[in-house]
Amino acid sequence: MECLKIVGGYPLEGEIKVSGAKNAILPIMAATLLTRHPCCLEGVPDLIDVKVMGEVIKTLGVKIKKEGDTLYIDPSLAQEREIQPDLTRRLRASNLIMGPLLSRWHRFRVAYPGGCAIGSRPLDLHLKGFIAMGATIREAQGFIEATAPRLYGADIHLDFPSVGATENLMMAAVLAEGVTILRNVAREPEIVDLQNFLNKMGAKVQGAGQDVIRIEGVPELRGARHRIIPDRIEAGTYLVAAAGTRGRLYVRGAQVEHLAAVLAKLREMGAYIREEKNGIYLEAKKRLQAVDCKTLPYPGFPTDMQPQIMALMTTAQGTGIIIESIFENRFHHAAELKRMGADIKIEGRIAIVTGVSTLSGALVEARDLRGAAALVIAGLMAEGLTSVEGVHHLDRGYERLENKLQSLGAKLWREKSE
Ligand SMILES: CC(=O)N[C@H]1[C@@H](OP(=O)(O)OP(=O)(O)OC[C@H]2O[C@@H](n3ccc(=O)[nH]c3=O)[C@H](O)[C@@H]2O)O[C@H](CO)[C@@H](O)[C@@H]1O
Ligand SMILES: C=C(OP(=O)(O)O)C(=O)O
Repeated sequence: MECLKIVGGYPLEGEIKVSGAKNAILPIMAATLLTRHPCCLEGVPDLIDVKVMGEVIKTLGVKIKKEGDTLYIDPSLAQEREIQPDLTRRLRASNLIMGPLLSRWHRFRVAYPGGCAIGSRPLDLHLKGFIAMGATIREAQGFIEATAPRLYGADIHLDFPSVGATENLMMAAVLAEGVTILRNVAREPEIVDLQNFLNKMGAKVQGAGQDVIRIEGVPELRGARHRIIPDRIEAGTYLVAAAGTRGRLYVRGAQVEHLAAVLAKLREMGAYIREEKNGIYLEAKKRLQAVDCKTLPYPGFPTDMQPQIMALMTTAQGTGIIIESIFENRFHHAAELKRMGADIKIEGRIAIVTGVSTLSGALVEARDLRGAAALVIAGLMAEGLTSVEGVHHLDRGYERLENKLQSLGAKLWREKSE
């Protein structure tokens, strides 16, 4: 096990470049299963989740070669095969192969990925959609089995705009017979990126980024070359870290339109933000003000930024309320922040955060990816030494985190822990 040691109190100053988006590359890697032809993905972040998704599709016979930040994916010998539980458990997003498998081979058998630290995360919306398209689903002994001798276009209304269900159903529909209409879909930028990749492969998908997506099934898809969009959550995390340390930071490659809700909150708290064509500049020289914040599907405030904004609010002036409306169990970081001196009360899905003058370094433990990011931010803001256990979570979603932070003047390093 490794931990991250952080000596807090140094303002983050300088420039970093945002990496490719984790939540865009994962569905796009799954989508390469939809063709027999080679694909080339550029701007791919070096993350554990990308490696594990690579293992998942390699299990199906896909060949992958990595050169720098480019992935060459050759699915010409891919076959439908059972995916073992040890792989699916390591990566929740492994469920994104269900749509492509059903679309191309008309069947799948995958181990249920189960819940995770942030919530139970059922797949009912994905499965209901597959059933509407003609699939028969059987869930037994921890596996989900699906067969669909023929897959038809259907008119599907999602009860909730689930990101994963929208992606899986888009991928199931691209090779189905006829037209699929997906209503009340997720509108995240990563859904638009998936649509763009599918259309480069010859699919007929339109509407991503809005409430309704229309997919006209085609008989076959070709290979495609595609550059992954920048990671809005990574960019947002560094902006929050800079604001918390009263620093100034330029995040090159960050897309303003993807971060509107986060930038609005940072401005409301008192940070200065300049939106530029190729990035975002933030400066925060005085104590920030507390704000209220509710997580919502995009374009609302992202749940994947909730732990980080909570860390920032721990030393803001006044009391703010954070409502987590997406995941039922995403406040583990609050107890750890309290060890550092934060004043936080949790009532179900509501956190009441009253700013204290300063946090103190402590030994804290991360249970999930964004919770880990929040603890790193708190460590950078705190007086003294913070040890963050559970840093392997960070490697799922942040490329070269220590290097990027060190280049901005942060004092942190990894150590082996017991
Ligand atoms: C790889 C990836 O892109 N992960 C993101 C994706 O996760 P993911 O795609 O898993 O998130 P969803 O949008 O599907 O889940 C949102 C909520 O809907 C519920 N739900 C979802 C599907 C379903 O069939 N039934 C159901 O009840 C979930 O339990 C959760 O409470 O979107 C989340 C919400 O923005 C982000 O936090 C994750 O970073
Ligand atoms: C919850 C997240 O990811 P995943 O859906 O891959 O668990 C996240 O990126 O914060």
